[in-house]
Amino acid sequence: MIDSHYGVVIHRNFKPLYADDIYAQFFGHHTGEEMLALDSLLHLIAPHQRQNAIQTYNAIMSGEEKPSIKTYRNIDTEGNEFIVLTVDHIIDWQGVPAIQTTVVDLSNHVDTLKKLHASEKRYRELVDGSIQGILVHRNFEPLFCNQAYAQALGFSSEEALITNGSILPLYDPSFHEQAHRNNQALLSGQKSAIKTEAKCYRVDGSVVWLGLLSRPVTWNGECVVQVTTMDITKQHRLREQLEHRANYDGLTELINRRAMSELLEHQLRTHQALSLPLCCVLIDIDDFKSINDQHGHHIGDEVLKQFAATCRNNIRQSDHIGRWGGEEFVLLLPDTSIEQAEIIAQRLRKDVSRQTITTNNTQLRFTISMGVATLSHDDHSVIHLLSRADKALYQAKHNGKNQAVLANSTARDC
Ligand SMILES: Nc1nc2c(ncn2[C@@H]2O[C@H](COP(=O)(O)OP(=O)(O)OP(=O)(O)O)[C@@H](O)[C@H]2O)c(=O)[nH]1
Repeated sequence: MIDSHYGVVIHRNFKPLYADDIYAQFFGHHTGEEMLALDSLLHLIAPHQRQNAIQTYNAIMSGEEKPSIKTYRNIDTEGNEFIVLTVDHIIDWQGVPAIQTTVVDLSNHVDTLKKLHASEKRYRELVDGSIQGILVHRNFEPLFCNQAYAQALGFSSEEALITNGSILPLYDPSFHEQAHRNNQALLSGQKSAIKTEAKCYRVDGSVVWLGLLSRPVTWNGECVVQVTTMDITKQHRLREQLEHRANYDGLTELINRRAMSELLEHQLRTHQALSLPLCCVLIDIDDFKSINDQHGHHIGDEVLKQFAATCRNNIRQSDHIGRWGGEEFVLLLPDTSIEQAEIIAQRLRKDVSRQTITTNNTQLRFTISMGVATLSHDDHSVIHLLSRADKALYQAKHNGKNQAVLANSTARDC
């Protein structure tokens, strides 16, 4: 709808016969009466359109042309130009034909359109120049994207991406369910914005991590979703590295004491709640100091790495091995009875004792001692479980090393 007033004027050969006040006010006059003093309405029309106005008048009066809608540039009393829309009708005025013109002031409308175009242009420039990717989609069917979004996913142009029926195949399948849920929440008005991160694949198959901010927007009168994206691949890798460093031992690549402590606490709670057996094996490499002293620290490191690899090969997927510190390790065996734990410990002990590590001049062998403890209902903390395993390990060392001792039991050597 055009938000404008309309005025009415009746004229014959542009000599005004009647004008209402609204028409008069378009031109800076106060009343229609004042307009009647004008010789010709033609002076109100921009000079380059006057000829056209005369031709139209003659054609309508002679019946050659049917009255139709025209736009004119008019001039007010102060010389300001403004745009009007006119509709002419032939009427009978005091027995003689005359033209009745209804005039609508379009200035506001044209101004609004101009401002809209200017703001659309500015928006387009902002979107094109944005380093953030912008995508508009209808249930994942791309409707619009900017260059930054297309480039982040390895497309040569925005058009190349838009022609895809769905953007979902560009996102890792693990994200799809969440994407559908978020889309629904935004379109239903349940949420006004959703921030998330997603693993995506570029056209060449390489991985890119995107930070996404999704909002519902109106697009050609329809409610759709606009996503603003930022390439966070570097930050994501850094975070993964930091998380890895915080939880893993750099030398052996086994989980570290911090991560193992958390795991122990968690496993203790779940196994006690479900009355399931849980065993903990504390392992110490025998005479490690003399390995270092005789062969050098780097060979000592090699022994630690090889031991870690042997452990990984010996345990089930559900078991956990971690470096507790120095040459001490914790093996955590969920859902395992003490009898089964002893079998596993002895198997590992034998495997280790059979291995050789080749140094520059000689072949090196090493052994391990172990303390095996099982979770009791009275264990309120892992400290109790670990302390029993530690006592058993001490016993194993005391009894001559290269053996596994069950907590509160006698040493058993194979
Ligand atoms: N190469 C190397 N040595 C380490 C590392 N961490 C701790 N050690 C050394 O491991 C040795 C442990 O020695 P001790 O605690 O005396 O134990 P041990 O010689 O194994 O004697 P037992 O436990 O009685 O068999 C120390 O000399 C530590 O410096 C490491 O990451 N790399």
